[in-house]
Amino acid sequence: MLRPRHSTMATVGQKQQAKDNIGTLKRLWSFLSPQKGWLIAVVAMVIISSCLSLLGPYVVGRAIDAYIVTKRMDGFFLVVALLLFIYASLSVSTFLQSYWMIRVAQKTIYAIRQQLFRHFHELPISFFDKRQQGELMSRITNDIENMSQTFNSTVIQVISSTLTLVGAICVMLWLSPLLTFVTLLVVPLMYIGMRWITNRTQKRFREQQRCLGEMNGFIEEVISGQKIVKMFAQERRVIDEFLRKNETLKQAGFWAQTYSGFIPKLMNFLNNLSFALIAGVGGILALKGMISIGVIVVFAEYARQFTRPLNDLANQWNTLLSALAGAERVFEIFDMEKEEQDETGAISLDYIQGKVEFDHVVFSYDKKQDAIRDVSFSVSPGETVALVGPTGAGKTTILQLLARFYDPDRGHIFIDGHDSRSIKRASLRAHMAFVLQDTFLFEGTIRDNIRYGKLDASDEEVERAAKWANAHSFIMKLPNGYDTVLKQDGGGISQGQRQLLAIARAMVANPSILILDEATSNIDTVTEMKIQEALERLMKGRTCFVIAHRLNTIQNADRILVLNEGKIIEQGTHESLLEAKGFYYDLYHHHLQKEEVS
Ligand SMILES: Nc1ncnc2c1ncn2[C@@H]1O[C@H](COP(=O)(O)OP(=O)(O)OP(=O)(O)O)[C@@H](O)[C@H]1O
Repeated sequence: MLRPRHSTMATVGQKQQAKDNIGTLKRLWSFLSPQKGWLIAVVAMVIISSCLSLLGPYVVGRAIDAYIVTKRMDGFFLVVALLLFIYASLSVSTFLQSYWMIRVAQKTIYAIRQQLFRHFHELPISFFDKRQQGELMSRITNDIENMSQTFNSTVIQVISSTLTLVGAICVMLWLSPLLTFVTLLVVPLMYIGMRWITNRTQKRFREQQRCLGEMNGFIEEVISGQKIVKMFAQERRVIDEFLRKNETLKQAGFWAQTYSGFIPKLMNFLNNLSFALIAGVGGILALKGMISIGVIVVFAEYARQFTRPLNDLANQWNTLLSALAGAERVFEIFDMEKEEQDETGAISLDYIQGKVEFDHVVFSYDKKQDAIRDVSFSVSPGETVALVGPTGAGKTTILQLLARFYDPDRGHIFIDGHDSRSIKRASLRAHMAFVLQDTFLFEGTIRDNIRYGKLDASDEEVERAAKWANAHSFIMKLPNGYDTVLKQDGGGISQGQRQLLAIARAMVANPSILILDEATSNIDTVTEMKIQEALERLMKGRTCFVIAHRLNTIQNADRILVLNEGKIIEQGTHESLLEAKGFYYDLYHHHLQKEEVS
C-alpha cells in the first residue's frame, strides 16, 4: 500500500530537484554570459577537435581497406602524413579550448566571489548573529572552488562528449546500420545504470557539502576559542564533538564517492561488452563479405570513442552535481534579504551635535519576545550616559538600535531631531565610534589599524590620536613602531594595549557619539589607569553611551539608565539613585561594589 505513495513522492521530489537544478544552471549562465565571445571561441575549438578526433579513426579504417588489405604502398605515406596533421591539429585545438575555457572560468568565478563578498557586507547583522563564521567561509572558499573546477573542465567535456557522440553515431550509421544497432545495444543499460546511480549521488553530495560547511564552522570556532577550551579543560569534549562531525562527514563522503565510483566501473563493463559484440557480429558480417575489416576497426575505435564520451559525461555529471550543490549554497546567500535599503529621500548629515532621543521604542529579535519594551529617554549633546542592569537586560540592544544595526519595531529614535530611519545608515555610523570589549584588530600595521577609524587620516593625525590614547609610548617600544605588523586579531600585543589602540582608533574618527562597552577583563593597575585617562580624554565633549562595569565610570556619568528585562526602571545620577534606595541601590550593594573590590 505504501509503495505507490512512496514512489509518487520520490518522483515529485526528483521533478522539483530537476527544476531546482535548471534554476541554478540559469543563474550560473547569468554569470557566464558576459564571457559569451570567449565561450563561442571555446565551442568552435571543441567542434574542431571533436571532428578531428572522429576523422582520425575513419582515415585509419580507410587506409587499412585501401592500402594494407590490398598491400598497396602508393599513397600510404600520404595517409600517414595526413594522420600526423590530424593529430597535431587536434593537440592545438584541445590546448586552445582548455586555455580559453580556464580564462572564462576564472573570470566568472572572480565575479561570483566578488559579488558574494560584497553581498556579505550588505546583509543585516541579524544574518551573522545566526550563523557560524566557518560555515559562511566554507561557502566563499570550498563551494566556490568546487564551481571553479567544474567550469574549468566540465563545460568543455560536456560539449565535446555530446558532439563526439552524435558525430560517431552519424558516421557509424553511414558505414553500417546493422553494426550501429549492435553497438547501441548497451545504451539502455547505460541509461538505467546511470539513473540508478545519480539518483543516489546528488543527495549524498549535498549532504557532504553541508557536513563540510558544518565542520569548518566548528573548526573555526574551536581555533578562535582555543584559550577558553584550554581554560575550562574542554579538550576531550571538543575532540569528541569533532570526532562525531568528522564521522558524519566521512559517512557522507564515503557514500557520495562510493556511488559515484560505480559509474566508471559500470561504463568499463559496458564498454567491454560492446567491444565484444562488435568483434563477434562484425567478424560474422566480414566473413559473409557484408563489411570490410577497415569498417570493423573504425567501429571498434568509435565504440571506444562512443563509450568514452558517455563515460566522461557520466563522470562530469557527478562533478556537475557536486558543483550545483555548491552553487545552490552560494546562491542561497545571494537570496538572503539585504540590510534594508535606506529610505528614499534619506539624508546624509555632515555634522551632528549628538542629541539622542528614544521615543517609546519596542524591539524584539525573534518577533516573539520583546528585548526592549517601551523605552524612552533623551540625552543632550556631550552628556555621558551609563547603562547598567543585570545580564540580558537590554543594554547592548539599545546600542545596536542606536547604530541602526536593527531598527525598532515600534517607536522612534531621533538623532539631533531627525528620525534615525530618515538618516542614511553609513552617514549615521560615520558620526559614531565604538570601543567594544573585544577589540578587533586586523592583520596589518598598527598605523593602518588606528587609521581604520578614518581612512584618510594623515600620519600626524594617527600619531596624535595614539598620543592622546596613551598608546604612543608602547607603540614606540615595538621593533618597527607604527609600522609593526600585527598578526590576525592583534596577536602579539597585550589585552590592555589592544584597548589603547581601540581608543586611538575611535579618537582618530573624532565621532560626535561614542559607544563604549567597558572591558571586564583584569588588566594591571598601571595600564588600567592609562586606559581610564585615555577614555576620559576620548569622551570629553561627546555624547557617550557606556555599558559600564567600572564603578568609577558609573559615578562619573551624567546620568545612569537602570535597565531590567528590557525596560528602564530607574534613571538619575549615582547619588540620587542611591538615595532612592531602589533597584540600583540593591545592584550597587550586591554587585557593582563587590565587582569593584574584587
Ligand atoms: N542576536 C540575538 N538574537 C536573539 N536574541 C537576542 C540577541 N541578542 C540578544 N538577545 C536577547 O535580547 C535580550 C537583551 O540582550 P542584550 O544583549 O541587549 O542584554 P545585555 O543587557 O547587553 O546583557 P549583557 O550584560 O549580558 O551583555 C536578552 O534576552 C538576549 O537573550
